[in-house]
Amino acid sequence: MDRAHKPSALTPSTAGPQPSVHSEQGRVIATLPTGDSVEVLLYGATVISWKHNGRENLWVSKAAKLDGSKPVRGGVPVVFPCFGPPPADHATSALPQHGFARNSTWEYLGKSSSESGKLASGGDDGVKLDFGLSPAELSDEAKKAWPYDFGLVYSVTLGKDGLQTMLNVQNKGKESFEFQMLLHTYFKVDDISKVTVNGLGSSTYIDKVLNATTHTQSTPSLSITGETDRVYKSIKQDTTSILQDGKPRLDVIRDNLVDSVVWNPWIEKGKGMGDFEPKDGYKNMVCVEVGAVDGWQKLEAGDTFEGGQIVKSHL
Ligand SMILES: O=P(O)(O)OC[C@H]1O[C@@H](O)[C@H](O)[C@@H](O)[C@@H]1O
Repeated sequence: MDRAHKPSALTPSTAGPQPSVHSEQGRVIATLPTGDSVEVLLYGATVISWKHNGRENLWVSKAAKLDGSKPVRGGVPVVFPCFGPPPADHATSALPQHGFARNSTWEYLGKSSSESGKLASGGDDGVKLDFGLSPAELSDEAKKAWPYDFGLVYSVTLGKDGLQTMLNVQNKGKESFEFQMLLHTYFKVDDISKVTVNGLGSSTYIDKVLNATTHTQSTPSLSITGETDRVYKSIKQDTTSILQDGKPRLDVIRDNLVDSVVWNPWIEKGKGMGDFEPKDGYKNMVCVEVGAVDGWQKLEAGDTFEGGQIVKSHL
């Protein structure tokens, strides 16, 4: 596949220890000299672990399938080219819920220094891993259901300040196509009853739990006290923060994306999902998912779109 962003080799060391990257059993693991690490499955290019200061920041179900038989329940599944069940009257209509990116096996394109990345603050102390997906990697079924010529490059950058995940979408065909994208991040929290989500105040949202009705977030803080499935649209603030016990825990910064979904299945929904374990796992997770899901992004032939997130941990 012709790469939009062919990564260069890891910049040689100027001084001090360098990040290490190795791949094994369909996954790529990068570790910084600080001990911080990130682990990415080729299946779905799903980030399944991000450790910072010895602490895991992502929630992955104990029953998640990591063998490529089902999208991973946890981590950061990549949603593309449709969010949720595709509408019957759209070009994505024959695709499964959340599209094909999360259940296709991506190609590892290589590593590079993150010195030019937004996370690097003072030197080449980070590492960027690139993953590619094109029609060549899709199942015949997916190709038939969405017959466009495209190239995705998903860049996962581990820096000393946090994690950045960016999706680059290229239209390589001769006709335009429409897509949605979302980074469906499952964050690990100590106790959902003490979590608040800030940075959504005054935004309009569609409440999928309340029959897809439209509301406005009237309070600056959102507490999760039951099943939550809200699609916040055109958010003015760039940062959505997860607080634990009133203290900043994680900041999720949108990059060229204006929508975010907040999701927690709570008790009953969790019980209904075979791959959601433990059943009280809803107490230890919250999904804050950055994306472009309000309507469709139209990409003309030859054009490129890029959007993603920077996540910073306060602990
Ligand atoms: O079970 P899935 O396909 O991984 O989806 C999980 C959830 O993903 C969220 O993004 C959607 O808003 C929810 O409606 C959905 O239930």
